[in-house]
Amino acid sequence: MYELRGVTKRYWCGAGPVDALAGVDLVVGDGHRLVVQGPAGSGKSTLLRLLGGRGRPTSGSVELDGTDLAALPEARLAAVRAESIGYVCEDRDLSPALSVLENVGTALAPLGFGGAARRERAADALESVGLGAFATRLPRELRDGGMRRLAIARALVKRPKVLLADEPTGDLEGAVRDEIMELLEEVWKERGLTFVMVTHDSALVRDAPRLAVIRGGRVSVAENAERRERIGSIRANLR
Ligand SMILES: Nc1ncnc2c1ncn2[C@@H]1O[C@H](COP(=O)(O)OP(=O)(O)OP(=O)(O)O)[C@@H](O)[C@H]1O
Repeated sequence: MYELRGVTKRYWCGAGPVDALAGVDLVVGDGHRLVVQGPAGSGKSTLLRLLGGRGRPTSGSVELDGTDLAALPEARLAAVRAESIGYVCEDRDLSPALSVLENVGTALAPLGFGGAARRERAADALESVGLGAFATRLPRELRDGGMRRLAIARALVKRPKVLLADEPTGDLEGAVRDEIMELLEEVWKERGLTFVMVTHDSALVRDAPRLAVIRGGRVSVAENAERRERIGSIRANLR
């Protein structure tokens, strides 16, 4: 379970400070799915990175199962990332010279898996995303969303308790986009993961049971029933 309290994140760049997150309180229960939406530059990726223990807040706490990631020494934070948090982001995290199987296996190196155990786990993860037959290929040989499936396998191979995805369907279209979404949905349901996803995809936003909207570094969360009710009352007022 995630519990964020008073989280701020200030970046410093040439033009001065940028407050990417400005006091975020947020709870995401075990096994829950949260969709995060907001305009460009509103702080979505920053929020996801902090949930993933990639970087630290300027102030506030980011607790995962009662442990404040913001306060952990670097080595312990790296261990939490390696063991508990699967992160699906851009395909550029993949190594082009390694085979599909080896790419997945690299996520297990910090956990001390070697040789046969690593290959076996990686093969299982590939099978679970439909890439079992492509283990010896190079990532660039994959087609039709295959690279995204590979990124998902790499996030899942450690059997994390949390899955974080930043625009997982961002550059995909049509059937390929739908297949990747179905895969993520299946993975979430079958594995009981806590799943947080940043997306611009309007269909995903519309169907989300729980939606966090970020504007100017502030987050508001609405449950689906509540959202339907609000839309209903807006429509009623228009009649
Ligand atoms: N490393 C950084 N250094 C300086 N400013 C940054 C850095 N990362 C993000 N920012 C700034 O923080 C703000 C929030 O950025 P962030 O990437 O979290 O937003 P976003 O909602 O994910 O945007 P997008 O939808 O465009 O990806 C933006 O103004 C951005 O320019």
